[in-house]
Amino acid sequence: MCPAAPAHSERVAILDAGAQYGKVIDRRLRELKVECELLPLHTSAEDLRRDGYAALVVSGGGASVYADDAPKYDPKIFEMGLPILGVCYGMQLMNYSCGGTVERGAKREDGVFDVQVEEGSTLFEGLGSSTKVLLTHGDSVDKPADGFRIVGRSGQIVAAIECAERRLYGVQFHPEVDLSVDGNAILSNFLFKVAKLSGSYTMESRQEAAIEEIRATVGDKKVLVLVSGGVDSSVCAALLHKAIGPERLIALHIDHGFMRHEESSGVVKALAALGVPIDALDATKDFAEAVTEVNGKTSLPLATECAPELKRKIIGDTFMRVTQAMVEKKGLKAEDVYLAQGTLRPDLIESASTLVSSNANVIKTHHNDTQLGRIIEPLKDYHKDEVRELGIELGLPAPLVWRQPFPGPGLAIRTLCATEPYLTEEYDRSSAALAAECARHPELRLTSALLPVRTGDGRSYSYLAALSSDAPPDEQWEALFTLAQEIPCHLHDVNRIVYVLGEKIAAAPKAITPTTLTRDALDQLRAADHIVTQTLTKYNLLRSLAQVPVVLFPVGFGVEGARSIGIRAFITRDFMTGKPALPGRDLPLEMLVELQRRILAEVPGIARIALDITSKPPATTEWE
Ligand SMILES: Nc1ncnc2c1ncn2[C@@H]1O[C@H](COP(=O)(O)OP(=O)(O)OP(=O)(O)O)[C@@H](O)[C@H]1O
Repeated sequence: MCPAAPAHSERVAILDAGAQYGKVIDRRLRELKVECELLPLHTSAEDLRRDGYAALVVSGGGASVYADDAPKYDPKIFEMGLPILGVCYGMQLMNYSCGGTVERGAKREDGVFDVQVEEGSTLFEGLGSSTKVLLTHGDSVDKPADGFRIVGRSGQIVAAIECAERRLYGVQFHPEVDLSVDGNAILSNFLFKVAKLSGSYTMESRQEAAIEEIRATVGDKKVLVLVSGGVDSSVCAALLHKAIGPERLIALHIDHGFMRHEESSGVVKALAALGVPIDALDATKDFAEAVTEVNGKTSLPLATECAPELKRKIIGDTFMRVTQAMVEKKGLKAEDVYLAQGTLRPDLIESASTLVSSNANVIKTHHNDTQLGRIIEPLKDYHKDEVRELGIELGLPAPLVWRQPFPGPGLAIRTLCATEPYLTEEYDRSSAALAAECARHPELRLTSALLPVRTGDGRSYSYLAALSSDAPPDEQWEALFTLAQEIPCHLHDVNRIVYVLGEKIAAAPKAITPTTLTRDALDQLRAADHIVTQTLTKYNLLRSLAQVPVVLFPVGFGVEGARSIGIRAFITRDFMTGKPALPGRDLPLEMLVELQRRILAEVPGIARIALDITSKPPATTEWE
């Protein structure tokens, strides 16, 4: 599965016992400039030896070593002579496999605890006699295996063991998480003092390795890279250019009409400045007129279609068709071309985790050939922030490198399309229930309105609820956020809540302004989005806020023909879950005032600005 490594390899294998923490260990090791791979726990000692790993980390996992369904592993891994760090379940497995015992559910510990550690253990060198760590476990080591000694305790519980002679170490806690304050020091001790690695996996060395790999894979063939205007594909193009030069690189950008302000021209300019020739195709009209077919039924043309899934499908289909036509026009045959994809490490890790649960389908999709040619993934070894670092090293401009993630279908899925208001039989009942929820917090002085539009995805596609009040909630945002958490739990047909800035909503709007992907609607959204980007840049918030989708929704709040803008300032590290940025803490209050003032003054036809105050879950990051 892994490419054979040279004999002097400094790679560490992280054997994933099924916990989310495996990914975090991967991240930490790379930060410590150590190359690592996340592999399923059942990887055999023979494979690990063949691939030349220098050390192993066995991760945490939810099972008990005695359970019938405990994840499979090869006991020989503990006899290979490699230095091993077992973390949580990994430590229990190491102890059990080497002949010790594990006590089931002795005493659960979940949270941050002080553990007493032995300073004489190489693992804890340089630390004091106690350290704060995250413990989250039920089982724990009872009798250490022969040759092991206890080097850490949390009360009566064994928190760390070692067999220094065999370079086997185990910790019950999680050194990889931020909550373990000396976690990095402990990992460093293992990597550099026990395993004697050098920590030479630097950005520079990785760039060289990536370039070598591209050259070796591609040979004298050509490479096609589709450049979206986002970070990953731009960095991918710049790296490929450095690896194979401009003659054999075909970089293609498609303007589908849903790009942000000057995004297409910006990416073309930035790459041209590096000498990367990029073909930009204006396919706005192709996209607007395109249709798709589902179950034998033809959709409306994209510019008039409202259903989110149909919009996405039309864009996906048209994207393939336009690209294919472009490739054919250039006389390129699939067998002569590699297609470069900006797949990042977390994408591959997701697949590897699926492998652990014996579902190998996903990883395969990464290696399938496509109609457009065989795939190479030059960034597969990088995390998002590392891609940004690489981009800067390659000479891409900071504003491009720091662009926020933007979905492929772009503004098309940030324009809530509807030609009719969404009003179900439950509308009145749900409106009353929403008002009752707000009335439970009289101190917030809220007025509520169930808006006649839907947001969300296939799992939950339902009403958008709006709250407003007479006075800005300056001190009350936190209470408002708590209420926004509660509302979807009690009202199952509401999945997103916004707070409408400015005066309170006079009456619940039951009408909408018909909106589809037409020029005027897209121009409104593009202009508002640009103001948001400028304002975030001014307040230096582009980096702390992971993603700030700006959305156009077809409600004029009583203003004939007007629409409104939703802003979802979203904080997340993992992009799986997240919470809205809190005004007054994460967003300066004066910035909100400025945003509102500018959008209303500069974008014609916008009635209100609404701040999305819902967490994920229940609300998705994007509105559709
Ligand atoms: N308008 C476009 N023109 C050309 N290629 C595109 C366009 N939109 C998307 N792509 C291609 O499809 C890939 C996946 O799109 P997606 O929006 O999911 O990007 P991503 O993985 O976030 O990467 P990026 O940061 O480069 O946008 C992009 O990396 C790019 O190769």
